[in-house]
Amino acid sequence: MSSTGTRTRTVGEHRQQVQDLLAGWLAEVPVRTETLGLEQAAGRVLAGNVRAPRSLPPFDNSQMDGYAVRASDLTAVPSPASVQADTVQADTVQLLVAEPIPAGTAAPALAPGTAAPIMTGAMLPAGADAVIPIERAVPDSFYPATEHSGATVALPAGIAAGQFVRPAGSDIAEGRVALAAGTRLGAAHLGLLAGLGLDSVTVRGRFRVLLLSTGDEVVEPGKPLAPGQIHDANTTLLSVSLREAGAEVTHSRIVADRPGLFLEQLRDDLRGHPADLVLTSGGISKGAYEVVRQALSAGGAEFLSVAMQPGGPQGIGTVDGIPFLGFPGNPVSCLVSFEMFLRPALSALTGMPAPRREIQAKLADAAASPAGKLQIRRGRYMDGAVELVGGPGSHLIHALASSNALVQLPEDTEHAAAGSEVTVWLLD
Ligand SMILES: Nc1nc2c(c(=O)[nH]1)N[C@H]1C(S)=C(S)[C@@H](COP(=O)(O)OP(=O)(O)OC[C@H]3O[C@@H](n4cnc5c(N)ncnc54)[C@H](O)[C@@H]3O)O[C@H]1N2
Ligand code: MOO
Repeated sequence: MSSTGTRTRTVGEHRQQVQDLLAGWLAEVPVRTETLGLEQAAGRVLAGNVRAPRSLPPFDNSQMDGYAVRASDLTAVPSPASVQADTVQADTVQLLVAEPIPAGTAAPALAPGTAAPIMTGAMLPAGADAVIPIERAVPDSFYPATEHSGATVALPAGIAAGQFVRPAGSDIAEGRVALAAGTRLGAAHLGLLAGLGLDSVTVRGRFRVLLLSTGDEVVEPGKPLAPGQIHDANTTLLSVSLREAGAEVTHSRIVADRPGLFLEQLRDDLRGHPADLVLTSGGISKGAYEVVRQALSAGGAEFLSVAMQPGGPQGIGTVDGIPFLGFPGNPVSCLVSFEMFLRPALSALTGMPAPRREIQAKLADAAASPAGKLQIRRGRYMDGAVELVGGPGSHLIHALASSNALVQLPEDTEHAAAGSEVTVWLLD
C-alpha cells in the first residue's frame, strides 16, 4: 500500500478493509488457546467443541417431593372405602410405605406393592417408574421417621409411567456436544460445564493490541501540565473499549512526535509485547508534525479519508507485517472509529464482543449533517426516542460520557427533522 492522502472511502468499504486486514492476519498466525478455571473463562470464546463427559441428569430422579411407585401397582381396582370426597382423583390404591429416599443416596430396589417417600432430585429406586407428589397422597404429609413401619398411603390410581420422573440424559446424553466451538461463554454455558463436572475450559487466546497514543502535547493523567499540554484520554478510552470487547492490551504508552524515534520504539515494543494489531491515536491528518503518518507511510500503511464525521482521517495497513490501524487523535473520533471499524471486525472474527444492538429511534430534535458523510452523533436513547447530546465536535468527551448511543445521520441527509426515524447503536 502507498500513501495517497486523497482517497475517500465509504464507511462500509473501510469497515470491510479493516476486517479483511485482521482476517488475513488471523488466518496466518497459529491459533492460540489457554485453559482457564470456569469463572475466569466468563466472556471468553470456546476453542473447541466440548462433549458431555456424563449424562445430565446423571440418573433417573424425582421432580417432586412425594412417593416413588411402580405405575403398574396403581392400576388395581380401588376400594370404595379409600375414596376421598375432596380429592380431584377419587380412585385410590393403598400401598405400604417403604423406607424414605433423601437426595444424595442410592436407595434399594422398590418392592412391588410399596411406595417410597422420595425427595426432589433423589435417585429413583430400581423398579420405580413414577412419582406422585405428596399433595396427591393421603395422608398428604410424610410420616415421621419413627412411624414408617407398617404404615400405608392412599395414592391415586391410573397414573402414567414416567410421571414426575426426570430421566437420565433427558437434558444432555453422555458423549453429545454440550457446547460448540466458538461459543461465547456466559453464565449459563459455564454453569452447564460445572454441572457436567468440568472445572476448567479451553478458550481462544485474546486478540492482542499494542496501543500507542501520540502527540507532544499529550501527558499521562495524574502528571502536571505545561502550557499547551493536555491529559491523555485516548489510552484509557481505547484500552477500556478493547478490554470490554474481549481484546488484550499487551502494552500501551504515549509516544513523542518524532517519526524516527516512533518507529524505533514501536519495534522495541513489538519485540517485548507481541501483538495482533498496532493501534495508534493521533498524528495522521494534514498537520506539519503527523508522527504516525510520517513514520509509517513509506512502509505498509495507507492514510486516507473515510466519508464519516467524526473519524474521517484513518490509517490502515501493516507495520513490519503486523496489522496497523491509525485512529484520529480527537477522543470522540477515536471512540467512533473503534465502534464503527474495529469492534465490528473483532465481533466477526474472534466471536467477541456481541455486535452493538442497532435500533430505529425517533430523533427528539432536528439536526444538520454534512453532505456526503455519515455523521455519527452522540445521543441519549430512551423509550424509542433519542436526544442528541452535545454538538458534532470530536473533542466533546464530556458529552460522549453523558450519552448511551451513537446516532447515525446518513451520507444523503443534510437535515434530519425532529421526529424522523434514525438508526441508533446502543452503547450499553
Ligand atoms: N487541515 C486539516 N486539518 C485537520 C483535518 C483535515 O482534514 N485538514 N482533519 C481534522 C480532523 S477531522 C481530525 S479528527 C483531526 C485528526 O488529527 P490527528 O489524527 O492527526 O490527531 P492530532 O492532530 O494528533 O490530534 C487531534 C486532536 O486530538 C487531541 N488529542 C490527540 N491525542 C489525544 C489524547 N491521547 N488524548 C486527548 N486528546 C488527544 C489533540 O490534542 C488534538 O486536539 O485533524 C483535524 N485537522
Ligand atoms: O473526523 Mo474528525 O474526527 O471530525 O474530528
